Amino acid sequence: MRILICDGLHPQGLDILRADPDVEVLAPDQPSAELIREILPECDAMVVRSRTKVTADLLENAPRLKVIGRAGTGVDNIQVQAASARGILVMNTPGANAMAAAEHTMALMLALARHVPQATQSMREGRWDKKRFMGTELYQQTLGIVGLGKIGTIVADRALGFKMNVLAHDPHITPETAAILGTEWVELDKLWSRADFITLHTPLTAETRNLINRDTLSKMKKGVRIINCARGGLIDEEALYEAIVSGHVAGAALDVFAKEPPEGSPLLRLPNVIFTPHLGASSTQAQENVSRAIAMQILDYLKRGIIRNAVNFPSMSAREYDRLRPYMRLAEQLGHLHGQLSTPIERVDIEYSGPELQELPLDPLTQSIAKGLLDPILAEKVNLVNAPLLLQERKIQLTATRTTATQGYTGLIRVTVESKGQKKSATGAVFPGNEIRLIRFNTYRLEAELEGINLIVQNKDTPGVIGFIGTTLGTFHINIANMHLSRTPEKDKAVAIIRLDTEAPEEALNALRANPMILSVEQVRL
Ligand SMILES: NC(=O)C1=CN([C@@H]2O[C@H](COP(=O)(O)OP(=O)(O)OC[C@H]3O[C@@H](n4cnc5c(N)ncnc54)[C@H](O)[C@@H]3O)[C@@H](O)[C@H]2O)C=CC1
Ligand SMILES: O=C(O)C(=O)COP(=O)(O)O
Repeated sequence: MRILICDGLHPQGLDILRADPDVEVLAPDQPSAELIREILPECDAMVVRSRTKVTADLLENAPRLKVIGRAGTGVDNIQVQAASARGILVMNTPGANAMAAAEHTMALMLALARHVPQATQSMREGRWDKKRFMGTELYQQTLGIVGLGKIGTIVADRALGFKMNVLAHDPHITPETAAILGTEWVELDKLWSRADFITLHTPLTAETRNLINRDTLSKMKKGVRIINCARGGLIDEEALYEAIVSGHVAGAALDVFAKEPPEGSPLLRLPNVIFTPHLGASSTQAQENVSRAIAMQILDYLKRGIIRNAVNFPSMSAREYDRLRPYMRLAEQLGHLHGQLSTPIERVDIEYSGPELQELPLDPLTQSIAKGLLDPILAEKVNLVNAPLLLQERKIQLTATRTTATQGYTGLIRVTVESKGQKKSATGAVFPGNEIRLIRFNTYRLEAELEGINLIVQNKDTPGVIGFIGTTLGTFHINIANMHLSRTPEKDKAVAIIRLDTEAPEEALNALRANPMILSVEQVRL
């Protein structure tokens, strides 16, 4: 496995990757976009920070790429949807650099309040300018935090330590939770109008882009100070420039910029704006944390299939993964069975039941079913990441529900597929020893293994049919490995699921179909 390290990764993470005998690490120093484009087609994984832009165009020529690891938090430099469409997992390391970013925010807030960088510069120039650098205290000032996630929460705690009044706005956090953290949850307009300092801690999304703009700036208090340690795109930089020049905003501290580096930005000329070059995560501890975390996550995924901190797939712990694994195999095989029995698929209804499936996350199972369904149909690479998108593209409706019914099993998955107005259903269970079995096919009860080459033969329940099947297959030199029989409660129809040692040719299937007692013959490869 070849892993390309695009942006600087701390040696601790590199050592973890290099210690693995199955891994070759390519770590060119600050590789250009051209070099990345050249090497990527041969790589199974890539690791980035904020410098490298992972575009749809770049991913087009990355046939081996399975995972993009972001050694950090923000994934706005990665076109996640394009990665998902190609079945590439995108993972980050949430929280691993939150302390660094929060402390940097506090450093910038204090430096901004007391003009530390400007005073340093003036002393370097030989001056002793006490009057010019009169500052403001944080004590009893009001701080408005936009985004009360991992970083926002630490900033709130530190600001409370400075005895600031802390307002917070985060649509995904309740006022009660905000209050537990010692903050007052307010609507954005209130935050703009009441805060003396404003700090941003949201991801950059379509919703948060240009959160601070001419309109919102006009709602802020005169003399407000703004800190941005999240993403440059959260602020309309031109509007901020104007608001600072007009004196409405007293100052700003910026770690991040719409374009990095912000060459030619007029903000760089303003004396009351202070800067750092995207240093929020640049502490030794944070870089150790993110590099170790991403190295281990990538190895876990490439070597063991364990998915953690993926932004385009539900995450699961190693323990959950162990428990889910047989159900994921069962789910995929049920999908695989249906994918070969019904075409075109219009609708898929999934029912999860049994005590074990009450506790485990179900999305990985639903995604496994989707993968199983599409694998036999599509030429392109289908995996757990892109299967749901491919289902959507093909306009296949899917529902998944959880019920408490058990029918004596610890976990059951029932998949019903509708095609051309006809419904087929298959129910599977995990048996002790993690054996997976098909226990119900339409109305037939059975206990068939879900693997290998199988014939599914439906017939009228009359004597001699099974003998005929055996003899016919014998004439084609096809050996039967095992057979599961069942019939309807009315005893008029029966099904045989016959595991074969070798695939039956079309002539053999037609020879079986020629018998009027045989209603249908289908061959599936599981
Ligand atoms: N300057 C730097 O070096 C660093 C910058 N960052 C940036 O900081 C951001 C936040 O990081 P974390 O706190 O670790 O992430 P997080 O995911 O824990 O927190 C983000 C919070 O923003 C909230 N949010 C989302 N949309 C919102 C909206 N429209 N209005 C208000 N709140 C909204 C979410 O509910 C969540 O609570 C990252 O997305 C990244 O862009 C992160 C680390 C270092
Ligand atoms: O983790 C994040 O979101 C960051 O912005 C850190 O960026 P960096 O890895 O230092 O380029």
